[in-house]
Amino acid sequence: MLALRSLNKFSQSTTFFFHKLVLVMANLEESQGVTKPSSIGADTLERREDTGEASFWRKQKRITSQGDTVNGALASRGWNYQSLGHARDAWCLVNRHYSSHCNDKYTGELSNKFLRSIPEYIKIVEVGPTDGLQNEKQIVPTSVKAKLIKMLVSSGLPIVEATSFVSPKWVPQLADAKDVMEAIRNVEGARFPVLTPNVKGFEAAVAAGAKEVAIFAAASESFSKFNINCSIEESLTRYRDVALAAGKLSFPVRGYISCVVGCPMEGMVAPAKVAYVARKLYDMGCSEISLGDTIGVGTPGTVIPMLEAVMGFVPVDKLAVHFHDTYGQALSNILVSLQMGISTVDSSVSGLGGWQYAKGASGNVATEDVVYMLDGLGVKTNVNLGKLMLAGEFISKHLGRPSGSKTAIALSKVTARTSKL
Ligand SMILES: CC(C)(COP(=O)([O-])OP(=O)([O-])OC[C@H]1O[C@@H](n2cnc3c(N)ncnc32)[C@H](O)[C@@H]1OP(=O)([O-])[O-])[C@@H](O)C(=O)NCCC(=O)NCCSC(=O)C[C@@](C)(O)CC(=O)[O-]
Repeated sequence: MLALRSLNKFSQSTTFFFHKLVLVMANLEESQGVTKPSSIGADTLERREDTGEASFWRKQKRITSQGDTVNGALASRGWNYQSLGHARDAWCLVNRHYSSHCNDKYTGELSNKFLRSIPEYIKIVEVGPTDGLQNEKQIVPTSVKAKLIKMLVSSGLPIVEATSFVSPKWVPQLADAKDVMEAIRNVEGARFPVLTPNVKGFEAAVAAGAKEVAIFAAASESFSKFNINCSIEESLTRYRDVALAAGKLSFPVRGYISCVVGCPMEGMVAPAKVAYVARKLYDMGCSEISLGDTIGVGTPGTVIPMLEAVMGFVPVDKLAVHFHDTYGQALSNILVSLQMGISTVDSSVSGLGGWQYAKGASGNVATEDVVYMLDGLGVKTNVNLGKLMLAGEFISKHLGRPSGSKTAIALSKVTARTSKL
């Protein structure tokens, strides 16, 4: 307890110190006429290497590739070594706190007990372009979707769910699935699975160049009818056909299960129902099964028994979690999932998303918030938070509303405050 308290104290004082440091840096930056943060993008790292600051930026790259939060955010905003001036030593302190497995050095028995079971690397599956945008009323142009996907890839996200080959009558926002695939055809550095509700969708996805697909079932009968117009059993029959077709092409198939803890129509969902659907999806060959708290009603109290039931049938390394943040429980739910050995987390940039069926339901957990938490835990994601924030800023501006990410809002406030100095 004492160790945790002093860790907390250390964290608070370091955070305070970090804010101070940012102010100092921004001051110096202004006086040196450094380009404004908003005009500095992902290319900055490369450009700086040509200006005699190579070793610093190489260091930054190494750090950010380890999943560093603060340095990534600052690096992508163009703050450089020279502008740090006398604050150089302090910078190292910040590095140590935010980028390394500081618990090795600073924590005791209790911390180890709680952190030990968390995997060292977490794969983040970005679902902003699909789950995030699908309910937007205003049609987002294909070019904006493609640019968003490219920015997400450049932030280091390994998997970006690109679009859905569903009925355009059901989801008008994603009627341009084929065009989105065409627009990202040459983008490298990430995988781009797409949603397919049936063989028709699968064939269209293959024709458009998809190399992996996702099918989406539900643990609640009513939700299944509402979402895909068939019962759970009928959906499993359809999906078996998709899985067979995908198997012939050696395509990986991800299986989603919606409403794993609660349904907007049926209320609580029993863990056994989720385990049943999970087993069926696993048996038909799904390489990964993502467990969706579609309306964000779960808490660790309901998520843990659900995961326990599912783990009785599907190996933990084949499971992913997919939380919406309606009740502000998403990060706690992710944390307990990680402690139970889950190493794949779905999230959506800027917290885009939300279900029209659940009044007041907010979006998916924001990718920025997930990355910030994982960085703080010393868990590797390979995602650069600064570049991710630029993607979030881009799409939020396009949609004309503030980001749904608390991390993005907090770090942007720091930037805004410093630019006034
Ligand atoms: C499944 C259907 C198609 C059944 O819809 P239906 O109306 O029962 O199907 P149908 O076979 O009678 O076809 C109706 C029309 O759709 C066409 N159609 C049929 N299939 C396709 C296709 N693949 N692509 C394009 N068109 C298609 C078909 O050709 C026909 O066209 P028409 O003759 O009327 O002109 C429909 O209900 C549908 O598309 N649903 C998708 C809804 C959706 O996308 N929901 C969100 C997905 S994300 C999710 O579920 C949860 C997740 C992953 O986010 C995790 C979580 O948070 O829980």
